[in-house]
Amino acid sequence: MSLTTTPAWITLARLAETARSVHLRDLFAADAERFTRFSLREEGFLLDYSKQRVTTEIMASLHALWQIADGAQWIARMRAGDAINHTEGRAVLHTALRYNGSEPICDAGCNTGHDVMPDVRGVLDKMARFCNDIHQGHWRGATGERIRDVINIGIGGSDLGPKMASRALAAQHMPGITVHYVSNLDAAHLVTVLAKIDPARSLFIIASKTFTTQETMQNAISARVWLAAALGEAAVARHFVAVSTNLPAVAAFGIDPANAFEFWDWVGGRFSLWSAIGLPLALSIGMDNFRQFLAGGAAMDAHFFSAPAECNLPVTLALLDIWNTNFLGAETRALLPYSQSLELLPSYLQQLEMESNGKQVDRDGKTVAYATAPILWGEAGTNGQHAFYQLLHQGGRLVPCEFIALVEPDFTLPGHHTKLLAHCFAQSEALMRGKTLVEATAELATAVSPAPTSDGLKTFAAAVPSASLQLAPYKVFPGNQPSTTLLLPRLNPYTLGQLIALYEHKVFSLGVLWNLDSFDQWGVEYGKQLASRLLPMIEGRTAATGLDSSTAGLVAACHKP
Ligand SMILES: O=P(O)(O)OC[C@H]1O[C@H](O)[C@H](O)[C@@H](O)[C@@H]1O
Repeated sequence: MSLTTTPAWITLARLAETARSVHLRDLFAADAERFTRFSLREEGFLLDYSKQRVTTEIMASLHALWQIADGAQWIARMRAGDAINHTEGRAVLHTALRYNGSEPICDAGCNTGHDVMPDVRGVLDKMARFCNDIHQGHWRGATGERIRDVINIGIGGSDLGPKMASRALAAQHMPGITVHYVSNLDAAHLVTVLAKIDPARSLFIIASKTFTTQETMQNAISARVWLAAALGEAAVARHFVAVSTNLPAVAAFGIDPANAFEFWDWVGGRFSLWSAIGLPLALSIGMDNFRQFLAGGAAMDAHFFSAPAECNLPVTLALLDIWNTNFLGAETRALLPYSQSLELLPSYLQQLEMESNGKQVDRDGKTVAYATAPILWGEAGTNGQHAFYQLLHQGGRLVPCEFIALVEPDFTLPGHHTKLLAHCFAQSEALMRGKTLVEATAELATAVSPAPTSDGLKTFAAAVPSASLQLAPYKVFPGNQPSTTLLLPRLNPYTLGQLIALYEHKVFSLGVLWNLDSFDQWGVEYGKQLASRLLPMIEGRTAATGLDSSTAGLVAACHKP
C-alpha cells in the first residue's frame, strides 16, 4: 500500500485542514497541561514539542503511520545486520561502533554473518595506542620533534563529523595538540593551514572511506609534496597516517598499512564519526573522552531500540518532521543551537539529513508522491537573531524551528548564560504567541501615555500621536510558527554522543516513514561525472565541444587570451 493511501495519512490530511486555522496561542490557552502532554524526558534530555502545531489526535495518527510503516520491524532489521542499504547491498551497522555489550553483532544476519565486534574493538584499541603515543611523545616526527599539529584531510562524512565534534568539545581539548581540518579542493584551504604549521611537528591524517575522492586525494598529494620538500621523501612515513575502508589504495598512496586505521562498508560516510574517522577527535579530546562519546551514542541506541514509540525521542522528532513537511507544507527547518560550541551542528546535520533523505525514488523504485527531507539550515543563537530571525517572525513563511540549549554552560563568565537562555526561550515564545494588532496598538499607546485610566484601546489611541500609531501594523507578529526545544543538561562527550545518535535515528525513522533508502547517495554522482568531462576542456587539453552555451561560455572565459 502506498503511504498516501493509508488510513492514517488520509486522517492526517483531514486534520491538517483544521490545524491550518488553529493558532498555537489558543491551543496553550485551552490546555494548561500542554507542556506536560507534549514533552519527553530521557536521561537528562528534555524534548519540549508543545510549541509544535499538534494535538493529541494528530500525534495518535502520526503514531499510527509509524505502525503502518512497520517501524519496529525496520529497527530489528537494522540491528540484525540485514542489507537495508539495498541499492548498495550493505548492512547499516554504525551502532556497532559504539556498542559496549557482549553480544555478537553480525553483518548480514547472525546465522550467516560475521561478528563485527572483534574488528571494531581491535581498531579502537589501535586508536587508543596511537593517541597515547602522540600525546606522550612516543610517536615523533622524522627529525625527532613531538607532534603539535594534526591536519585531517577529508571531505563530507570524513570531515564534517569530527570537525563539528572537535569544535563542540573545545572544553575537553588536550593541551599541546591543535587539530586542523582541510576539506576544500580550493588551494586556499590547504595553503592557509600549511602557512601556520611546522612540517617537523605535523601529522597528516588522510581520511576517506573510498580513498578515491578527488578533493581529498588532491589535497593529500599536495600535502605530501609540501612535507617531502621540507623534510625529504623518507619522512613521509612518520608524518602521514590514513583512515579508510580501502586499505589497498592506502598502501598504493605510500602509507604503511601499519599506520592505517580501518573501517568497513557497513558504515555510511555520514555515520562514520564513531569509527576511526573519529581519530582527529580522539587526538583532540583524548581516548577516554572519545569512549565517553561512544557511550553516549550507545545510551541513545538503547533508548531508540527499546522505548515505546510514544516516548521515543528519535521517533517523535521524525513524526514532527513528517507533520510539518507533508501536512503543513513546510519546505525548510531551522536548527538554532543556543551554544557557540554547537555552531557547526547545522552544517553537520545538513549532510546527515539532506544526503540521507533528500530523495525522489522509494525503496520500490517508484517516484514518491510526497515531499521528503526539508531544507535544513541554521546558525548559532543569538547570532541568528541579528541576521535572519526577522524573516522567521514576519516573513510570512512556515519555518519550523529547532532550538537547542544547555542547562549548564560549558564555558562560564558572569552574566552570560542566564541571558542566553532568556533569549532562547523568548524566541520560541514570540514565534508561538505572536502579537496582534490590538496588542501592538496598546503597547504603543502605553509607551506614549504610560498611565491610561479607563475605557480601553480607543481612549489610548485618542491620546497617542497618530504618527506613532501608524507603526502598529509593523509591530504585528503573526506567531503560530512551530518550534521544538531540546534542553541538554550540559555539553560533554557523553551528551554530544546522545545528541548525534538522536539525530541519526531520527533520520533512519524518517527514511522508514518515507520508504527511502537513507544510506545511499546517488544524487552526488552526476556532478562528479560532468566535472571529469569538463576538466580537460578547462585545462585546454581538449576542445570545448558538446556543451550548452552557458557552460561553454564559462569555460571560454577561464582561458587566458
Ligand atoms: O570518505 P570519502 O570516500 O572520501 O567520501 C567523502 C564524501 O563523498 C561524497 O560526497 C559522498 O556523498 C559523501 O557521503 C562522502 O562522505
